Amino acid sequence: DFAGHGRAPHSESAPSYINHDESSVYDYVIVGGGVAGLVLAARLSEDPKTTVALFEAGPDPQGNADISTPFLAGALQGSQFSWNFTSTPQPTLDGAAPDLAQGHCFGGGSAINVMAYCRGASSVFDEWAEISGIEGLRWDNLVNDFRMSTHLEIPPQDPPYEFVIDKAVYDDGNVSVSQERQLVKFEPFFLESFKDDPTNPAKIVDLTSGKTGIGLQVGGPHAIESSNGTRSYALTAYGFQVAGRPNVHLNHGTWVRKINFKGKTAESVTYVKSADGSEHTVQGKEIIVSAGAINTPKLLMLSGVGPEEHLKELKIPVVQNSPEVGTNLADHHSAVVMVEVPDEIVSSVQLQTNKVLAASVQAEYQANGTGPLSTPGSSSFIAERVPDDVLEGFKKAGINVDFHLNLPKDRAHVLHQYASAPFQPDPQNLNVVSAFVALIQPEATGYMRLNSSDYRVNPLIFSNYFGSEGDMAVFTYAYKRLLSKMRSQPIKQVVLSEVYPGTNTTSDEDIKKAIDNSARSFHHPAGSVSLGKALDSSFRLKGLQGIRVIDSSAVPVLPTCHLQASVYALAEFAAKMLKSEKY
Ligand SMILES: Cc1cc2nc3c(=O)[nH]c(=O)nc-3n(C[C@H](O)[C@H](O)[C@H](O)COP(=O)(O)OP(=O)(O)OC[C@H]3O[C@@H](n4cnc5c(N)ncnc54)[C@H](O)[C@@H]3O)c2cc1C
Repeated sequence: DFAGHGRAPHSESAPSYINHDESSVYDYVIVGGGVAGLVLAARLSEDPKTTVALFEAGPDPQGNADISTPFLAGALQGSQFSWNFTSTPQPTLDGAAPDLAQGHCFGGGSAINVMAYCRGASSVFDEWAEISGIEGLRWDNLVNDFRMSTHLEIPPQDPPYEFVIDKAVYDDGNVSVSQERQLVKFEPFFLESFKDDPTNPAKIVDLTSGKTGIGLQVGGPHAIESSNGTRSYALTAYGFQVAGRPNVHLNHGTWVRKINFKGKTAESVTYVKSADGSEHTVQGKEIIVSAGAINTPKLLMLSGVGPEEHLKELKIPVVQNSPEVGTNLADHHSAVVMVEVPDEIVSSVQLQTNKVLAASVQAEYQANGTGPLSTPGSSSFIAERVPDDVLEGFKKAGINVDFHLNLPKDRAHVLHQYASAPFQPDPQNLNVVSAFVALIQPEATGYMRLNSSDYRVNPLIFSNYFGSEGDMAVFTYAYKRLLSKMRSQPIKQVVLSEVYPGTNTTSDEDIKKAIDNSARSFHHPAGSVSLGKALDSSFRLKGLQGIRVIDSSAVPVLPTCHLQASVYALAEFAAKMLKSEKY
């Protein structure tokens, strides 16, 4: 198995992790060492008088080559580094129940994600401000937090492809964001077919600049160190920063099972050590929950904060009836077209089956930090707005697409991307690329609930794939468009056969089946403890003291592309807010 043999080309410098001191009352206790948790731990501990203890349920992935080598990202879902959740059977997918992996180690999602770095339409952040009542979340201000969290790396020789990037929206912040040295060989064909489209031609733009959320983003950027081709993620970018600070304690293998309240005030958390199953309680003047969009509402409900009826059913004593905890769960949902490609396009299958190629690719990576292993296997994508006349056509046919028609004009509806890996079962083990399209401004949201009062049991995730008639119409249109692209020039030049769904899939009925059977999460769940709903304008849970939620759960509306950039910025913003407060 190739995935097991990768090795990082350069060693990473390690912080010293110190176990927390049980007798202390920390200024901040942070639950979750993912994107938001590590940003907060690093920023809040900049003041040596502020004490911080962070508890991460998963392991420390430091030095693990599967994490640091960008091309191996796909193998991380289902591993010890992920929470392997599944949606409940989806009525809109004829009962299919897609997986929903989430990061489970220091770095959280940023340790297992595919590293795409995108910010998308600026109007989304203006809407965040309107919903939350926090003026500072407007793009014009939040861009400072995007800047603060990133620095941009362009390879020494300008890359041999056309791209646009606005250096002014980057600074010397923590995460290394870089352009690829070269494109994957499939990519020019994929891009051309959208660029030269007669009905809806796409322009090459910078989807990180805030100027638009629509267009072709070419060659990255990715959260990758361009000097050595390794993943740049919350652990390396923020976690390592706290090394040597005596006022901050980062703990791993510590699964928080409950937040403890006195009346309406959160006082401490109880965690279970994975090493020996022992339980410990640690006190904080302020508890910050940063456990991600599924685990944050889960932990709140386990602790008695959630919809009262639901908590009573499970005999969990109610601390606060918070009906909005667990609701408004949004995600980007997608479906797949998988094609067989010629040998010169390096896919994950090829690296597993062709030992000679695998050895040479590995040698290049170890020597220089370059080559296929230094990339996530695809580096460009297309964010498209469905043309108004198509939407008007739906409307005339009696389908309600008002939400989609009325979205601000800088927002895309769908995003086309691909991965150099099989996203559908392939018994023949062919050299395949999986193209997919995701609905990126869904109208419908879902919700999550507990399945048990036992903290070890996975929650019920009612994702609500393509859950309004408008969402389904827009998504089906986009999937058909992707299918037709994959079946015509210029992509056809690099397609040997269509493995999924197969060229005999042409009728509406068969296309719907193809969507049902390949529907998957883009892994951007958000909004389940949303600002403006469950949270007030200080990130506090309404009706409670001493507890805030700062992570993807707080995101009120999904951005028009990948989520991590927005969570880094949101956490930077929140850290500034907390640091300026006296409590
Ligand atoms: C497979 C995958 C691919 C993705 N691809 C991309 C991409 O290419 N580009 C992009 O921009 N975004 C991508 N994302 C999304 C992005 O990584 C997430 O949006 C982001 O990590 C969310 O940050 P967060 O801080 O909210 O939560 P997370 O980063 O998920 O962190 C939450 C942390 O809390 C820990 N935790 C949970 N419960 C407990 C508990 N009870 N006690 C202690 N610790 C707990 C978890 O183990 C985890 O480490 C992807 C995500 C996944 C999972």
